[in-house]
Amino acid sequence: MRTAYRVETVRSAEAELIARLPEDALMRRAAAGLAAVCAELLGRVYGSRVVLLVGAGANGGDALYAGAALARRGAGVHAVPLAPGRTHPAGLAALIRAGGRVAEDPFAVLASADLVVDGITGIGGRGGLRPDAIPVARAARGSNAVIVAVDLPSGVEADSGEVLGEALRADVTVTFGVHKPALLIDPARALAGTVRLVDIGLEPVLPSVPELESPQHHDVAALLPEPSGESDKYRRGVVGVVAGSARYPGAALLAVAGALRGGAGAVRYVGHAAEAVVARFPETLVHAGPPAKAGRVQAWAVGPGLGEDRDAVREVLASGVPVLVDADGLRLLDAGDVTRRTAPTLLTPHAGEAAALLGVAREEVESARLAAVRELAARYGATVLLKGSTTLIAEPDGRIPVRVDPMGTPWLATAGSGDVLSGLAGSLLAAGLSPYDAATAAAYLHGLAARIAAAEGVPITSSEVARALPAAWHDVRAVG
Ligand SMILES: NC(=O)C1=CN([C@@H]2O[C@H](COP(=O)(O)OP(=O)(O)OC[C@H]3O[C@@H](n4cnc5c(N)ncnc54)[C@H](OP(=O)(O)O)[C@@H]3O)[C@@H](O)[C@H]2O)[C@@H](O)CC1
Ligand SMILES: Nc1ncnc2c1ncn2[C@@H]1O[C@H](COP(=O)(O)OP(=O)(O)O)[C@@H](O)[C@H]1O
Ligand SMILES: [K+]
Repeated sequence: MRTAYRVETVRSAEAELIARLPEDALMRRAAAGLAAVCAELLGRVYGSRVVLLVGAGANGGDALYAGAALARRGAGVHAVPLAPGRTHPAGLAALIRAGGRVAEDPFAVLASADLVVDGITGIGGRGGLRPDAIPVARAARGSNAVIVAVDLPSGVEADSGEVLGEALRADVTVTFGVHKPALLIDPARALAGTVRLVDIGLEPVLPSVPELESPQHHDVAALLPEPSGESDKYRRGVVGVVAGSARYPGAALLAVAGALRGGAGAVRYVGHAAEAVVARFPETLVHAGPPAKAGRVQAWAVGPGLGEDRDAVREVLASGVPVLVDADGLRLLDAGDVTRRTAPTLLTPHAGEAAALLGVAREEVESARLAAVRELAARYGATVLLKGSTTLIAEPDGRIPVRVDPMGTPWLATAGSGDVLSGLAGSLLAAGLSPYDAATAAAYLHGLAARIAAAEGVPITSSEVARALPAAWHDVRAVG
């Protein structure tokens, strides 16, 4: 798992290390790593033009020390202090000793820069760029220079990924010790560019439980169910899919398509589209409903394209097996029916559905996704997978790390792809995964399938995402 830690945790780990090391040792490590990445990006350091945007804190100090290292290798380095009088004194002295200078005209040096180091704010920044930093940041972005953010793009909220105002979009972010939540969660993530992690010796002093974790191929491979010699279709799990309506018959087909490729031994479809489902997928068991009369299942997925069938949602939530609720199911559910459950529940809203469940505006969810997913999970006592540009998965117990899906791709923003995801995650639930793991594996496979389907750079449909799921399993298994 890739992990991310909150500022408070990073600071106490840093303090522990600083107590054992000579003064400035940590900052020098950070700056050396930063300078190495800048040199790599410049290709030829000698004769290159580098501008340092320097804030009042240690983030500016990192930029100054890295600038000094580049100046020693022959770069022309100019510092632009944004809080004159509060510039890191030792860093500034090091830069001057190495032949760097303080810019007389920031806009002139920015106009001809090859590389800009953004050291305005790091983990100490709050509330977006301040007014005096904004014209300089805009000039940097408007130049042809490569922009390298120090630790974080300046102007983002490190712990939440929120952007409360303006921030400076980077091409590359060099982060120290460990990822911060803002590097994994939109909207901040989108401003970080490529993230490079520099080891400053922090890992051994960090707590074992991070704020966020983001799975990789081998983590997902370890979660996927595998049939054994004793397996039969019932032991592998039967997933019940309650989806589709006269108005949205396609949702039933897409949810079943996802469910058939999720590892359960059988898919039992319940609803109005039974005929269309068997015609397209003859391996499906079908029933007209209601769900309670449809036969045994090990998990239910209810909601995609369901229309107004509130009774079906209520009936499924009254069952004693794991239940996934998506789409119309989220609109129709009664909160008490969820909080009363003893078997696990997985809710899979997009930002609009999450906003309705929380009683807030959609923008509020989109700008503060981490807070929204945690709040939903706590309030409903359920695992919540919040879909969108960054998909997040939270458990009701707030001490458990929120998982961030790294595989999402904007190609998934196509009608019906959420239906495929519900079927797939429901199937993994039926196969015995916990809602937390089923959601994690489903989001990952779903994103990877979309990437595979869109490999040629052509638009994809949700049916194609479902068809690429076996290739995604194969890919994950092959590496994991
Ligand atoms: N600790 C360590 O050992 C190591 C730390 N390291 C580095 O230190 C960084 C953290 O340094 P930090 O704590 O000094 O905070 P930092 O991010 O520089 O910014 C705070 C300053 O900015 C100001 N400011 C705040 N908001 C602002 C805004 N919106 N717009 C403009 N200004 C704003 C605020 O000023 P004030 O509010 O007082 O006016 C304050 O002075 C960390 O990210 C990493 O790069 C590495 O070297 C590894 C070792
Ligand atoms: N910009 C984006 N980047 C990455 N993934 C996205 C983006 N927009 C949507 N998605 C993904 O696409 C899927 C859409 O699901 P949903 O909103 O339920 O749509 P639908 O109801 O049409 O099926 C989700 O898996 C979501 O995470
Ligand atoms: K920065």
